[in-house]
Amino acid sequence: MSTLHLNNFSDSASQAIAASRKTVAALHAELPRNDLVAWTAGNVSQKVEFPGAEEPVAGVFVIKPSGVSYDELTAANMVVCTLDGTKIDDDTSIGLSPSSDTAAHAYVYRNMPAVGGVVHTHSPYATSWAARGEPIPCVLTMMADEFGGDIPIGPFALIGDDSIGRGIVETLQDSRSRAVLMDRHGPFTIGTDAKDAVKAAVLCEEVARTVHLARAYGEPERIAQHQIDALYARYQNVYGQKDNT
Ligand SMILES: O=C(CO)[C@@H](O)[C@H](O)COP(=O)(O)O
Repeated sequence: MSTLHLNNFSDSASQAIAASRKTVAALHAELPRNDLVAWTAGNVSQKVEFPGAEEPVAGVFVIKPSGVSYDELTAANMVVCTLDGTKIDDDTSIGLSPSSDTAAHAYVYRNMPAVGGVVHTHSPYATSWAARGEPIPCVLTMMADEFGGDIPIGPFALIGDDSIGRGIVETLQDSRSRAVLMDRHGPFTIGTDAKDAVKAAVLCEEVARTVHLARAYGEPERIAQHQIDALYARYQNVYGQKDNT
C-alpha cells in the first residue's frame, strides 16, 4: 500500500473518488444479474482523473477487493489504487487486497488514456470462444453497431503482472472493438466509464451466445465490410438520446 491517503486529496477530488466508489460498487451487481460471472470471478473498475496540478497524483482508479462476494460489495469496501496499481490508504482494511486483475486494469489506464472503465468476466459463451482461441466473426448487425467488426482474440497471458494488460492494449489499441477475448481466459471490455464497459461486457456475451447458437445450424456469413462500416457509423453517432445538459 502506498503512503498516500484519501485525506491528501482536495474536497472535489475526494468527492469524485467517493462517487466512483458508489458507482463501481453498484455496477458489480450487474455481473451476476446478467449471468456474466460465477462466484467472485469478475471485476469492474473506473478511473478518476484530476486535470489540475494540485492533487498528489494525476489519477486513481476504483476496483473491487479480490474474492469478496458480490452481495458484500459496498462503496466503503471498494479499493482505490494509483494508476500503477498500488492501493492507497483508502480507509479499507490494510488486509483488503484489490482484485487479482488490478495490474491488467492499471496497464490499460496507463496506456489507453481515453479509457475510463474496464471490466473482466468469465461469461460462459464469450469464454467458450476464448477457450478455442477463435475470434467472434461479425455476422450480426449488433456486432457491427457495438464492436465495429469481429471481437478479436488476445494473446495467452498469465495473471499477476502486466502481461494481460499488455495483451489487451496490443489487441484493442488499433481496433474498433471494445472487447477482447484473452486466449483461453475470457473477455475484457473497455469503455468511456465503468457503465460503458459493463454494457460492452453484456453485449459481448449476448453476441457470443447468439453466434454460437447460429453455428449449430451452419456457418453464418460475415456482413460485408462496407455495411459493417455504415452500421457502426450510424450507431456511434445517431443511436440513443442526445445529452442536452
Ligand atoms: O481469472 C481469474 C481467476 O481465474 C480472475 O479474473 C479472478 O477471477 C478475479 O477475481 P477477483 O480477484 O477480481 O475477485
